[in-house]
Amino acid sequence: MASRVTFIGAGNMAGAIIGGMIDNGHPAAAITATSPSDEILAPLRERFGIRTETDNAAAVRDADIVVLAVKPQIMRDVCEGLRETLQRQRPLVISVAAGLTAESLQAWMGGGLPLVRCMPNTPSLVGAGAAGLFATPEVGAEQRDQATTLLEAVGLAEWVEKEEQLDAVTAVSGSAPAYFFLMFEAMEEAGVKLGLPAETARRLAIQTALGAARMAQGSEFTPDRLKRNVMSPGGTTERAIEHLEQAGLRRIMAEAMEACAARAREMAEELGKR
Ligand SMILES: NC(=O)C1=CN([C@@H]2O[C@H](COP(=O)(O)OP(=O)(O)OC[C@H]3O[C@@H](n4cnc5c(N)ncnc54)[C@H](OP(=O)(O)O)[C@@H]3O)[C@@H](O)[C@H]2O)C=CC1
Ligand SMILES: O=C(O)[C@@H]1CCC=N1
Repeated sequence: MASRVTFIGAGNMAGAIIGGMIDNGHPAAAITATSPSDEILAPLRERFGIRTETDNAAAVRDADIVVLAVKPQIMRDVCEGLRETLQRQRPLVISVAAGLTAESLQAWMGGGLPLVRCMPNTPSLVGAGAAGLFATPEVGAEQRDQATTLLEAVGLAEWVEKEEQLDAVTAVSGSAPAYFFLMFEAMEEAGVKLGLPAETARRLAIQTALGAARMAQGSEFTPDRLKRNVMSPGGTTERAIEHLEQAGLRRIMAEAMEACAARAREMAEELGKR
């Protein structure tokens, strides 16, 4: 029988995982999503046929897995509100919140629960997610498998050994779809300046990213080798790559990703256990 999964919070991230789970065949009747507002729940009900609930505790009562998918800023209130039900029910809890440490989450939920911290990303919606997972000592082998199954249903799932590595995962994949969307915007704008219709430039840029990702995934060649295969000596690509390197693309990426991870650490401090 499929695990009964309850999502607390039904926003962007929960919607993306739910959409991916449904596409992958998880029965809609075994998925519940909660939100204080039925306006947010109605489209999910209509689109996916899942169960919805405005009362968080009621939605947790028969759950095998509870996915905490609210904004970090309200997580403490949500966890404290669920404390009694979670302690009674003892489901596997998966938090997808950036930053918030297992120590804080456990303190708010009353402690000792099997807790997985997960950093997923929104491409989960199309089955192409990339998630990092960290298990607290309370998580047994079977529950670890349950978390793997849930996240692998919507893409790649990689376990990390140390909790702080999740901040790096946030920089490398959690936040990273936005870097590529920014790149699409920039390529479209540049394509228009070079004389293409915006739609044509956008379609070509997106298809090229998809092609490059598919070529690189599982390739026997490194990204550097694949890059060099495009660069004819004295040709056009060489000129573009020289420009990107000289303009400091690597430094810019390193700085942006360090800022991302630093913000995750900062949020843990700001919102952490009190
Ligand atoms: N978006 C992303 O790409 C990623 C997000 N995450 C993490 O996922 C979590 C959610 O982010 P995201 O989906 O973007 O945020 P959203 O704001 O889209 O979703 C959160 C949802 O929770 C609802 N909510 C507010 N209060 C409660 C409550 N008391 N009980 C239940 N639901 C409530 C909100 O409703 P309302 O709007 O009415 O307040 C909203 O619909 C965050 O912790 C974030 O760090 C992790 C990886 C990637
Ligand atoms: O921007 C954020 O804080 C969340 C976490 C990772 C992606 N979105």
